[in-house]
Amino acid sequence: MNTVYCAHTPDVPQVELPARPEPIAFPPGQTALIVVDMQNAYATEGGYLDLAGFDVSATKPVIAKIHQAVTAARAAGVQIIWFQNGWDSDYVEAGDAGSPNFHKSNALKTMRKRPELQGSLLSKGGWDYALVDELVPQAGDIVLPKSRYSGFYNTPLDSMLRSRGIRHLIFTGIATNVCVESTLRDGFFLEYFGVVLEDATYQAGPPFAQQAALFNIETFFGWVSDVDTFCESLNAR
Ligand SMILES: NC(=O)N/C=C\C(=O)O
Repeated sequence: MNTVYCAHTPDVPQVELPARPEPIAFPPGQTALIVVDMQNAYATEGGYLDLAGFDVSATKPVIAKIHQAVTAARAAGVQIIWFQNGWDSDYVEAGDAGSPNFHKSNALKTMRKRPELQGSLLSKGGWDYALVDELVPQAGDIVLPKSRYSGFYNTPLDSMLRSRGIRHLIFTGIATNVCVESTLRDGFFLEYFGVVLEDATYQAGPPFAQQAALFNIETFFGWVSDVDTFCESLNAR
């Protein structure tokens, strides 16, 4: 199958990444690897998702894959961007009962059901909000807070990417079917090329949620590859 190239970067050296539904090329210097919400809330037992009844027991290999992808990407000159999802400790940023987020957020619902947890879930500065111990941003990385599922909504992400000439986004993180997919979709509407590294993501919910998100992405919004293929492609430059 023919490799997809962005028509506006013809003279820049490209990495050809085998992916579904077809290979896609990206110039490392105009690419960002986005790590979505790898916080204790989403990837550690005792964190928000776990307390809300979602299974997070299989996230350790995902953390290791993200570490592998980030290390290879950084060495190749790809910009690393870390997102952290959450709100101030009074939950003003979460919205009150006039916001759908107040009614749909399982973190807020869990705290309403279990008042002893109030102030602990996804609260800036707390353990739940912190990135997992294994993943540590380094100098030159960008760390961005966000208060809704999409990393483009109410954040400087778009202007930070544009000012760096970045048009290609490689996605990792949790959850595939919520914040990863939301951010990739918004990126698609803003003319970014989005690729998910499937083994560096994990769903919130049953396995079909992962499969459905990846189906949507590879069929309608972007491309799907994996971490070893991504690293091999960077090494083959
Ligand atoms: N990071 C995410 O995908 N979050 C999913 C659910 C939530 O934040 O409530």
